[in-house]
Amino acid sequence: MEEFKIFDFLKFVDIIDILLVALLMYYAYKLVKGTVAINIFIGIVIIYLIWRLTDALNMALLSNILGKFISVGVFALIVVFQQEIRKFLLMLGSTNFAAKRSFVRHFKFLKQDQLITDTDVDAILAALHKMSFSKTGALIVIERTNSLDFVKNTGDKMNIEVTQPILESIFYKNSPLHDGAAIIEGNYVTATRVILPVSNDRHIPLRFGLRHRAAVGITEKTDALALVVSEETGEISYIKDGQFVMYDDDMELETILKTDLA
Ligand SMILES: Nc1ncnc2c1ncn2[C@@H]1O[C@H](COP(=O)(O)OP(=O)(O)OP(=O)(O)O)[C@@H](O)[C@H]1O
Repeated sequence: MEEFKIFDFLKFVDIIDILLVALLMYYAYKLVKGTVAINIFIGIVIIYLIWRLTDALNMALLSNILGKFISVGVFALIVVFQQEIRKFLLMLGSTNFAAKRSFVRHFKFLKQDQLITDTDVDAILAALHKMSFSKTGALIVIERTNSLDFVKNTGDKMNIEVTQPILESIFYKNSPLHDGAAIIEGNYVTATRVILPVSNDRHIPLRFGLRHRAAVGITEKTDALALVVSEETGEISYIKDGQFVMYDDDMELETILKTDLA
């Protein structure tokens, strides 16, 4: 009986172990996705495979050289992926699990059968539509569980409640605050003129410039949501997890946004 319990416990620990490795791999993938790091990783895998092959074919000299290279591989990895490891630790350290997205909220959502968000999504969407109409460029980043403190320092910190006029006046062309991104936490604009990390993803269509690349960049590195109004076309883009989210009409955008923030 006792043995059975220990066995059960081990199985449970194994499941947790696998889940944690999966989570780690997911974060690692998110970090290297679309960057040159993925090519370096492929290069390392190729060298490893050649080493195994030369070893199997008894090519002593080449196998020895590659073997030596692989044996210092861990240190080489730390040097080569220094940037990515830094970002990974930053991402891990800035995850705010106790934030708004608690289980209680999800329970509340199930019970009331409607999407509840702290953020005034309607005000944000109304401002976006106005700015879209007047072709006013805008970049809004909404924080979720990962803290955005590391980018907020690049801009001006503030604490203003989200309203349609406030958002419009921030991005108004002649406003001193219109450059860069505005960060929203809960229902407050907490920073403006923020400089975001720009994505190196080569799959982003060329018609998108730095504003869109910055939106992709921050959503690749954190779980934040980004909304962009193009100054050229007035088009509203919604970006999540480093990807442009497609939607058919304003209603659908509203539903997706509310679901992602609930
Ligand atoms: N790293 C960045 N972080 C935040 N904002 C940025 C960043 N880079 C550029 N921007 C903003 O984007 C504006 C210029 O965007 P650019 O014209 O290159 O982008 P775009 O994606 O083509 O957008 P649009 O369709 O509006 O022209 C800048 O004036 C600045 O406000």
